[in-house]
Amino acid sequence: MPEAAAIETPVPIGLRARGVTVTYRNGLTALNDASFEIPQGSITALVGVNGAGKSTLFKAIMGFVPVAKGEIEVMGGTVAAALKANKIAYVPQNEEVDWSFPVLVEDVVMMGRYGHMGLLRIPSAKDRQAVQEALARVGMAEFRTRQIGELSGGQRKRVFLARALAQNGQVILLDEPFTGVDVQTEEAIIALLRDLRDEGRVMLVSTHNLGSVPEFCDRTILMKGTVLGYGPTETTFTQANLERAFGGVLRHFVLEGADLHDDDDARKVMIFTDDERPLVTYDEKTRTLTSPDEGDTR
Ligand SMILES: Nc1ncnc2c1ncn2[C@@H]1O[C@H](COP(=O)(O)OP(=O)(O)OP(=O)(O)O)[C@@H](O)[C@H]1O
Repeated sequence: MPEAAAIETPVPIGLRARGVTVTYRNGLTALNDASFEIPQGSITALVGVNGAGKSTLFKAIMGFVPVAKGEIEVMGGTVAAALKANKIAYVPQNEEVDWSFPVLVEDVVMMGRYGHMGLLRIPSAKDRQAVQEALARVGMAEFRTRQIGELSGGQRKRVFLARALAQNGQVILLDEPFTGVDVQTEEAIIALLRDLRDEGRVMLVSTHNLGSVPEFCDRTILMKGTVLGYGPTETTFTQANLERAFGGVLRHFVLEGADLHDDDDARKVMIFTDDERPLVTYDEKTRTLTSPDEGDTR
């Protein structure tokens, strides 16, 4: 009997963009001919300077802005089909949310169930159970009846993650998930994202916290008005590509947690521009990489 050849099953594509161009009503083309693919069951970092088009890409994936040219495929179907099936979930930046709005934690998470409810939005037992499970999964069950305005930055982030879980989003877009979050919460979020990856979901994470990218993102998309490069982090998150994305000269590159006082530590972080101005600097105390003109990115 001849030996059976190993059959490799290709991992299905979770998210694909082909030549996507987005032009805002004022005529500005924020995204030009952007293409990439992400397999299901992956965590992908979306990296680029301010204004590189990361949020615009999110908006295009969520159907908030029209795609002038090209196409986006979500879990094998169109954006419209994915939205109808509640497959796309969004975890906003804390600044995007009006925290003074009087709403309870469980109500925010219940919003994730709206797409699964009828027109009158009367929650069923199943909806309530999904909310409870989602809150438990992010460690916020005991905050169920708290006002969202009373929560810390990290807790707020967890509530919106719980909303995405209650929605059962298959593609989860996270905008700066580690801004305003303490190290423990960051670790808890990363652990959760890894579990979600193992369930086959697609996480796309927009982040200025470059130091954590190689640690937890298996893929990277580098953006600058278009997609400069994409692929596995080992081959994409490279000095040459980062220099293209940030427009400077990378002198040293290190991962989070490096000891800046140790000259021999090869894992140091310091990215300089052409005129020797630090473009991205590393704060050892907060373990944060900071991009220019932004202050603390956490
Ligand atoms: N509604 C809008 N109308 C017109 N131009 C816009 C609009 N939203 C964003 N832009 C512009 O599109 C470009 C890309 O912006 P976008 O918000 O996608 O960048 P980003 O990479 O998300 O930046 P950041 O890291 O600061 O969040 C910028 O030049 C921005 O000024």
